[in-house]
This record gives sequence, structure tokens and C-alpha cells, in this order.
Amino acid sequence: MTEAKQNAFTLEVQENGIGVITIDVPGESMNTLKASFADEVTELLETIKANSELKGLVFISGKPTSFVAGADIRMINDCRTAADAESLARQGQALFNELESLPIPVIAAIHGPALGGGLELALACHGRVVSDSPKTVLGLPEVQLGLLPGSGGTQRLPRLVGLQQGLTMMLTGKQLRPKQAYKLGLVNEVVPQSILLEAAMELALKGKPTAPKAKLNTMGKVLEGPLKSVLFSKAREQAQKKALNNYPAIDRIIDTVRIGATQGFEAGLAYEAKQFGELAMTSVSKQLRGIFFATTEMKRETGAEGVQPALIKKAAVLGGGLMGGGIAHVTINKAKLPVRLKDISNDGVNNALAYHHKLLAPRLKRRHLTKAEFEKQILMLTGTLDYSGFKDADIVVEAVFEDLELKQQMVADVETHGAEHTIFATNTSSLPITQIAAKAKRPEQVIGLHYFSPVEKMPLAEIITHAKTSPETIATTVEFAKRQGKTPIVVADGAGFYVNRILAPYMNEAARLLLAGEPIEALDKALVKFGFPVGPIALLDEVGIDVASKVAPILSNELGERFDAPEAFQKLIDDGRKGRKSKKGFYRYDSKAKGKEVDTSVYSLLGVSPNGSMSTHDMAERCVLPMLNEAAWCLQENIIQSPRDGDIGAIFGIGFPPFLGGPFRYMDTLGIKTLVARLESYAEKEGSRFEPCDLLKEMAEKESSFY
Ligand SMILES: NC(=O)c1ccc[n+]([C@@H]2O[C@H](COP(=O)([O-])OP(=O)(O)OC[C@H]3O[C@@H](n4cnc5c(N)ncnc54)[C@H](O)[C@@H]3O)[C@@H](O)[C@H]2O)c1
Repeated sequence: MTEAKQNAFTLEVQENGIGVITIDVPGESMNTLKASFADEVTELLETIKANSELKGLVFISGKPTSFVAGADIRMINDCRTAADAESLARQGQALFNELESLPIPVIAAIHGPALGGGLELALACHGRVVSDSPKTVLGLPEVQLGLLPGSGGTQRLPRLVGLQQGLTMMLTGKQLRPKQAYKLGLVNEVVPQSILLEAAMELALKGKPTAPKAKLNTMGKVLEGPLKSVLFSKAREQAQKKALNNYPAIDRIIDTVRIGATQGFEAGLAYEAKQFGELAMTSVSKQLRGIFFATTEMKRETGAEGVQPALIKKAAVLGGGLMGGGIAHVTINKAKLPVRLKDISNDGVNNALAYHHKLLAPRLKRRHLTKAEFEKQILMLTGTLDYSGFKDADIVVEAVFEDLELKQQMVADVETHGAEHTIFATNTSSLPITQIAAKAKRPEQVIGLHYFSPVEKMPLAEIITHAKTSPETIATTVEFAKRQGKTPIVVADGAGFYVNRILAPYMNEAARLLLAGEPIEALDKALVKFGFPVGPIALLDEVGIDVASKVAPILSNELGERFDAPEAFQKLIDDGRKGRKSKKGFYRYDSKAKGKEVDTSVYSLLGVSPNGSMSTHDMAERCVLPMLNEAAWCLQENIIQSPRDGDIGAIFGIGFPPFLGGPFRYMDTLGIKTLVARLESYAEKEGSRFEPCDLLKEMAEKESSFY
């Protein structure tokens, strides 16, 4: 007997005459829309049209935590041509048009994320009722994948919430919470989840709802008035200022909305589908989708195949400084685990408590947290000057000063005061984990867990194993980092691990260019134009010139002279210039500085006159090539396990331009042969630090690629 095919949509007519359509995509934890549902939905719509008794329809999800998380992105990857993708969009549009044109009221009852295609489905309904749960979010995040909403979203959203809000949502991909969505007029009602279905049915029984805030007319009015061109050009200017023309979807979204607004809904839809098709074929969208798949895949991995993580019920943190405070906060706020924090001074403990409070307070103010939850989370962090409360900690994250002996002492202390099973995870940024674990009684429970500053914002965690780290320790630490909201990559022990190791040659090269007379603003601009969120010199100020100069010799001792940092930088340290934290660096941080202003005294201190004339392209190339080469070195030496991990690490750890897909995808785009030739030509002119690694040379010869 063959099993009956399970449907994603089931219709059940209630006694009150409302048809409830439950969306429950078989075999998936979240609902995503697929082209293969088209026949099923068409059939469903026929049944509905044939039933004259039906008084209304309600769409609700059968999944406990999501309405519809979006369209299944794999569909787009299956499209070979822009025409394929355009017809995919056309198909979605046609179905949603048909839904919208039903004579009976159609209401979406939303609990959990309604994103992308999920929100487009809800927009095609006549009304939307959402649960007041923090899990409920609404948005059109297609821009983050280099796309635009292709199933009518570009046309329906601005008609509902107004041009400006609609454009902002689509250009930023911003997700709205229930109350924000209500304020904008995107949803008709916000109700407790327990009465979601009832409320939606009640709304349907009242007849087709009109748009909640009657914003429908504003679009027409604005477009007739003198504001029209200002609005569109302003939106374009603002969005592109941020994206520096690196994201083609931005312009297309604005054009599509404009066409719909000036030439009508149908023309808007046709243009939307065409743009969707073209964008789907761009390299930017392909790269961004690649990152999306990589992170989805990584969410499922445990870090140690076949090994289950141990349950963590309580965490402890050593050191309440900049990093310790942030680590304690995310452990409580994201992972929902209580934290015991030890410092050697009351100041240290108080600093962490204050930091945790400072990050929670705005969440209370904006009502993302109830008063009770806020108080609970405040109480979940307790401080100590001794090891009391460490006995039942399942994991201890160490973030004390960067000093090998001190860290070894911390391992010994935790072995004495913790439990037999307590994992010791060190947040060192430069010390080899092997050395920190050298005197451990239980080295298998010592591991690196490297966060990036500020911890509550930066999405990456590097998990560093040494030869003796056990698979259970790896799996448990990976799970712990995921619970803190991080994307972990597991890397091998070695100076600089992965992220700082590829960052160093890039920063060193920028420093060399500065010493050769290239102006600081020009250098930073060149790399921002390339796609980094900040330029290398501004980054040096953020990281701390003192910190960078401490790490530099460790790297060159371990990895060789290609890591030698320019000696002239010692002059900056001697001058007390540490960067932003000392309010003295390459840029000015005094109150008189207007915006981002270079502190020109730095030039005389370094003995250079800023008169360089290198092109933006050449400056960027000279800084980026050593980073790419170093990423390849890391793969060659098995510091990272795959190009995928290397790409995600660079994008999430240092903001490598996501639209280029990460260093490895970018190397593939350049072509390994071309890359090797460029590196060799620089090696000839500038020195052996540009010499391509063996892996790249072999790949160039075989004409192979990373993906
Ligand atoms: N700052 C960064 O951007 C960054 C990024 C990644 C990793 N790290 C690493 O994280 C660690 C901490 O860095 P930070 O910037 O938070 O330093 P920090 O100086 O701000 O804080 C260190 C804290 O450790 C406390 N401490 C010192 N000895 C202690 C002991 N015996 N027991 C308990 N507490 C003790 C200090 O009192 C201080 O509060 C270092 O290993 C650093 O290399 C820093």
C-alpha cells in the first residue's frame, strides 16, 4: 500500500461557516513555501470557490513556533535563467492575486515569524491578526539575500503602510514586532495567542476589513504631490549611502515601488517579477544565498559528529571586564542560564553587573521584556570574589587578563573548586590553548571559546580545540555558544586562530600604506568601498593600537616574517595612543572633533607626509590580497575545517563583505589562477610576504576552485 501524500494545506470548515486553512509543511520544523504547492493551492481555491456556504477563510499555521518563515530559497537555486526565476515569481503572484480576489473575507492568523513569502501571503489576505508573543515578527528580508519580494510584496506593503514605511522595511529587511506592526497599520489586531484563531474568525465574520489605518490613500496623495521625487531620491540616497552601490537589490526595490505607484498594481507586479528574475541571477544574490545555506547548515551541526552535547544548567565567568560582562549578559539573556561571576576586585564584579543592567534596561523600556522578566534576568547574575558557587557550574568561561601563567592558574583553580565535569573555556585572543591546558589535570575539558567585542553584538564565536580536547567538550561548547545566539566555527589551535590570523596581514598592509604616505581617510574609504563596515585604520583605533601591537609579535614568532608589523608603530604606543579607549589614536575623539576627523598630528609622529596618490582599487587590493592568501594558508594547515567555515568566520567575525560571499567564495570569483598571478606580481615588487601559499599554487595549476 502506498502512503497517501501529505498535504501542506488542509481546509476544515467550522460550525460558524469559516474555513480554517492550516499550513503545516510535512517533514519541516518551520513552514516554507514551495513552488510544488501550486497545484495543491489551486485545487484548494477551487474547492473554496465551489462552496457557497463559506462565510470566510482563516490561514493559520500548524507549527507551534512559526507562521511561514518565507519561501523555500532552494527553489531559486534551481532556476537556471532569469526567465525561470521570473516565471517562479509570476506563479506566486497569480496565486496570491486569486486569493485576494476571493469574494469572502480572508484573514491571516499569525503566531511566530511571518517573513518574506510568508508575509506576502498574509498581505494578500484581507486582514491580519497576530499573537502578542515575542516570537511573532513580520518582515520582508529579501534584500538581505540580494533579492526583492517577488510575490506582490513590493506592491501590497507600501499600499498598506505607506510609501516611506514600506520602503524602509524592504530596504533594510527590518522585522517588526506585533505592536510596531499594529502602529504602522500592517495588522488589524494584536491578541494573546490563546485566542488567535477565535479573533481571526470573528474578524472574518464581520466582513472584509478595510485597511486598519486607512493609509491606502496616502500613497496616491504623496505621489501626486511635489514630494514624490524627493521621497524616492531620498530613500535611494540613504540606502545606497549605507550599501555603497554594492547591493543591486536596493535600486530595484525602489524602482519597482515607483513603477507600481505611478503605473498601477499590474504594471508593478510585472516589473517586480522581472526584477526578481534578474536579481536571482546576480553574483551578489548567489553569494548571499550561499551564506544563508551555510549558516542554516551550521545550526544543525554539533561540532563533533555523532556526539551529543551535555546539558548545561549553570555557567560561570571569570573576569568581569569588557568581555566577561558581555559574556555573562548573553549567557543570561540569550541562553537563559544563571551565571556566577568571579573577579579579583569589587570593581570588576560591579562592572559586569552594571553592564548587564545597562544592556537590559532599554529592553525593559521598549517593553521587549516584562518587569518580572527584567528582574529575573538581573538576579540571574551574581558576583563573587572567591570561588563560591562554582561547584555546580557546568562550564566556566575565562576572560581574565591576557597572561599565560594567570590563565594556567585559573585552570587549576577551576579544577579545584568546580565539579569533575566542569568545562574550562578560555576567551584568550592570542595564547595557544595547548599551553593554557599544559598543566591541566583534565586537559580534555579545556577548550578555547573566542568571542568578539562587543560580545552582545558580534555573531561569531571561534571554538578552538587542542590535541586533547574531547569530542564531548567540543559538542557541549558548540551547543553553549549556539544558545548564546552565536554562530560557532570550530578551529584548530594555532597563533591567532583563524579570524585574527587573517586580520593581521590586512591591517599590517594598511599600516604600511599609511607609512608610505597614503592618507588615513583615503585608506579607510578604499576598504569601506570594497565592502568592509569600517576601514582598517579606524578598526585599529577600535581594537586598540596597544592590543594589536601585543598580538603582532606573537604571530610573527609563530608564523614567520610575513606577519612582521611595521616598527614605526611603537612610536604611537610611546605617545600613549591606544585608540578610542584612550581617546587618542589615528582619529580624534576629543569633544571638538567634528564627526570622523583624522588626528593629523599622527603623521608627524610617524614621520610621514600624507601625499600618496594610489587609486582606491590598488589600496584595497593590496590590503585584501594578503588576507585572502592567509585564509588559504589556514585551510592548508587545517586551522579551519572548510572554505565554508572560513567564509562564515570572516563575514561574522570581521565583517568581510557578505555580498562577496567570504574570502573563499571571493577567491573563486577572482579565479585562483588570476589571484596567484596578482600575489606573485606583488611579491616581486613588495616582498615575500605576498608569496602565495602552496595550496593556492597547486589549485592554480589544476585550475580548481574551493566550491
Ligand atoms: N577586548 C577584546 O576585544 C577581546 C576580544 C576577544 C578576546 N579578548 C580576551 O578576553 C580576555 C579579557 O579581556 P578584556 O578586554 O575583557 O579585559 P579586561 O581587562 O577588561 O578585564 C579583565 C578582568 O579580569 C579580572 N581579573 C584579573 N585577574 C583575575 C582573577 N585571578 N580572577 C578573576 N578575575 C580576574 C580583572 O579584574 C578584570 O576585571 C583576555 O584574555 C583578552 O585577550 C579580548
